[in-house]
Amino acid sequence: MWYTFRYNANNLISRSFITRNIRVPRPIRVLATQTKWNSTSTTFPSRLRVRENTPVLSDAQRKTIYALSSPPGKAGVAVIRISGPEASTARELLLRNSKGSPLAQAEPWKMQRCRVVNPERPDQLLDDGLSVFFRGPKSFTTEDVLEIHVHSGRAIVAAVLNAIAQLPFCRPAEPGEFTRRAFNGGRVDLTQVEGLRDLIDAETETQRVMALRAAGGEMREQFERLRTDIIHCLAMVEALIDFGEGEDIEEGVFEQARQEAIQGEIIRNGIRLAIFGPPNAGKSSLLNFLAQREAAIVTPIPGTTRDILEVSLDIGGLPVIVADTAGLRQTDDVVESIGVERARNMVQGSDISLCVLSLQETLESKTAIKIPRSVQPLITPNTYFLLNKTDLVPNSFGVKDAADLGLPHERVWAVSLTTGEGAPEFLSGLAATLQEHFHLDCGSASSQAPIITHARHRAHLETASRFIEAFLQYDANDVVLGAEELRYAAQAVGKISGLIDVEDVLDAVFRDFCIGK
Ligand SMILES: Nc1nc2c(ncn2[C@@H]2O[C@H](COP(=O)(O)OP(=O)(O)OP(=O)(O)O)[C@@H](O)[C@H]2O)c(=O)[nH]1
Ligand SMILES: [K+]
Ligand SMILES: [Mg+2]
Repeated sequence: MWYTFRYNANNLISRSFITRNIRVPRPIRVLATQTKWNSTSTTFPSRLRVRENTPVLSDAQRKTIYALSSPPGKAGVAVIRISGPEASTARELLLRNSKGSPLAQAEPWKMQRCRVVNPERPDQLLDDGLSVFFRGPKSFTTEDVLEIHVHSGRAIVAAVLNAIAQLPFCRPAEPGEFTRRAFNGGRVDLTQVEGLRDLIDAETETQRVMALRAAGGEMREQFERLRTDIIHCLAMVEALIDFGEGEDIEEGVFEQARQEAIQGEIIRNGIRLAIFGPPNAGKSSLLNFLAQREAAIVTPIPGTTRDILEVSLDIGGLPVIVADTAGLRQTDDVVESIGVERARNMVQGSDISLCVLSLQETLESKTAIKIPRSVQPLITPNTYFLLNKTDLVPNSFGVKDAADLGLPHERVWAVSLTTGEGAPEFLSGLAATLQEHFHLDCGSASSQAPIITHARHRAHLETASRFIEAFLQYDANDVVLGAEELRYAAQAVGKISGLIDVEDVLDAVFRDFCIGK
């Protein structure tokens, strides 16, 4: 299989003005033969046919599957989903109209009133409900799908599921199996599958927005663009091989995607924010304030906190893992010194850190603040400052004054965690800082470049990056070898969408799904 490019030599190779079609061998040969994805529209040279075009389904997979797709328990409606070749047979056997006769021919996507009956004894009514039929491939799974909506109650749902279980061609779905069929049918690619899973798991607004974008196919498009770009490069190189002279090839698109990958991964896992500072500065008080509960022990005794205490919070829509740490000081206490060591490591491993200082103790004079020596080595450009206990210093202390103290104005807040003075400004400032720091703004998320949220994506992007870098090392004499690197690069990107090497990844991805999804 080949890509055909309309190729204008003028753009690519100096001093020649040729336009012609270039046929580029598909870089992902093995992939193309492994997936159903494009098997309908293309034929492959037989030597490339490593596997069947359509995935070989086991008998177990071939059968029609069913599951409760809504949460179990009492609720208004329960949705039971049946997907597979016998979905319409299941409809005939399970559903009746109000007169007890078989339902009229299904109109796809249209809700129908129905009675659910026991297929063995059709006069036995299980529940009144609604049904909707999706004719494959225009359904989520790309197969025929029947959805039955009944009243949600344990006994009703159990009775309907038991009735379906009596149909010899049906079997219970495995976790994530509906989505897996959607993937096998080419309805979604792997990044969309991951997006769906993240969407169900999303707890904060930003996670929801990003997962929704992934599920909607934004990642898929982006990776497809990237892969097309690489293949485009390959076309240029192939042309180079033909013509023997050339110019530099763009790599900017790729580097950009790789950088975004790192950002996105942070958002998915949560931003790691470490609170640190000298003993008794109010670090644990801050954690409790952010968490809005007494998560950490607060006492007037310096050295109260010893171990690290982490709390997952939603700050301004962003997932943040806030860590409270032991106060930094020289100590002979064995336990405390281990805590201090852990605190240092935590701060160094964080994405962003917040240094809490007691104004009363660090204010040397009206115009100078003394950052304790134990704290100094941990201060980086990612450190922000919270000057606490403003209630204990005469005259209320504003952030403006902080600028006079030699600290960067935009990275300092002054509060009293006891009286709450300055706390609202601090909270909104922190949220804005996090959003700015991680280039995220929930409100305008759609206007931004897509962000990759999985380590798996990043790993493949980095592999691709290495091949592209290797490619860039080659000079014009070695273009044949260079083209090989590009092929590997395109292959690595194809793995992100699940176009190749999917089986091992699939199990990992679908394992986390619940039954019925
Ligand atoms: N007056 C006043 N006291 C505060 C304020 N914030 C915290 N405190 C008090 O300061 C003391 C120490 O607070 P903690 O939150 O335990 O301080 P810490 O930094 O976690 O201390 P260690 O864990 O021992 O390092 C407690 O008695 C708090 O009640 C404040 O804004 N004003
Ligand atoms: K304390
Ligand atoms: Mg503490």
